[in-house]
Amino acid sequence: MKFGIEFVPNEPITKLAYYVKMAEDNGFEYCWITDHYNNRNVYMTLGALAAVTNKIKLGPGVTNPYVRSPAVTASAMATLDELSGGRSVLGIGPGDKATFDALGIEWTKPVGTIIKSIEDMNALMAGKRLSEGAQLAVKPTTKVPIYMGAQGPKMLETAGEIADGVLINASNPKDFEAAVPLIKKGAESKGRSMSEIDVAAYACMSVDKNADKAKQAAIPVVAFIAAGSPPMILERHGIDASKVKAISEALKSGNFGAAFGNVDNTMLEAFALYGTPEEVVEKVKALEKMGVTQIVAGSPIGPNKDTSIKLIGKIIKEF
Ligand SMILES: C[C@H](OP(=O)(O)OC[C@@H](O)[C@@H](O)[C@@H](O)Cn1c2nc(=O)[nH]c(=O)c-2cc2ccc(O)cc21)C(=O)N[C@@H](CCC(=O)N[C@@H](CCC(=O)O)C(=O)O)C(=O)O
Repeated sequence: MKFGIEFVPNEPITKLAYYVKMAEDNGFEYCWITDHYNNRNVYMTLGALAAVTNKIKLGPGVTNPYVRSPAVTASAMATLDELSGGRSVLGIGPGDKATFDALGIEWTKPVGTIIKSIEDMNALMAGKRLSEGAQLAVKPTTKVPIYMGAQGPKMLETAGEIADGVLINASNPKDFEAAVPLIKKGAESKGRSMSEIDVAAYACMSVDKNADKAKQAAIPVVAFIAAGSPPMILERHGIDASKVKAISEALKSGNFGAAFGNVDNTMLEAFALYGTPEEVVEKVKALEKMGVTQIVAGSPIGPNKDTSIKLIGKIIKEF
């Protein structure tokens, strides 16, 4: 099992650099930086992280082909590859409508757009010229692995067809029971095997020696995940839709106390990997049985990031 860690660049990069170095020292193999236009720039963040690390792989988790041309992303990845000495990985997803509406960007045909962008970036990073004429003057020393951020069935199947890995926003075995067969279907349709694809659980994670502290730290993130989850996901996990409605309304009105007060254990089990290190080891083993090959520790990581990164380091040693 590989372990990665996710950071949102919504705090000073110097602070992220401290945590990413700590993660590297504690055995994490991947660092994924989220890409949202309103946060610090993903590639400047990654460049700074490359300068302070020497083993951990680094990449956007995940960018999209709408806010930047795939050729610009390929150039950024070739640059990151040079800065990091060949440690770059690329996570790309279809993005979301709300973001593109806010930016006045037309969001069309996400599946087809992702397929073309991955084909073009692979060609450009191999030094080839595109039919439109684009060509890079810089190329990575090795093939940059391209992971897809994917949730929907079509996107998961597409990931199986063309991606080196899939980053799935999920923490529960039931989600992978549904996702892995779709990835497999896509892979087999192109004569690929699942061993070529890194299936990552991009999870809300919260680890602490004190189980209740771990749980309390996970609640705010779980509230937002529950509020953003489609009915199909709520049904899959037997979640009370009326409670989720109450959470959504409370979040909209900024009444966070009421929102978080509606988060129950069913939601926590569905949307978070949380608890003591011993409890989380068992949950990771259950995900491994479902075909997960990478655990990405996402927000909040735990009530105290320093402590939790070191505790997850102990969990990593169990695998
Ligand atoms: C587009 C969408 O795909 P999806 O996989 O569900 O996308 C949800 C998320 O993965 C997507 O919003 C990601 O960008 C979200 N995301 C992030 N999004 C960000 O913007 N920034 C991030 O940092 C980020 C991180 C991240 C990490 C992991 C992860 O899994 C997702 C992450 C969808 O609806 N897919 C459906 C339908 C797709 C389809 O068939 N569309 C038709 C068009 C349909 C039509 O419009 O008529 C087509 O593309 O041709 C499906 O897969 O079945």
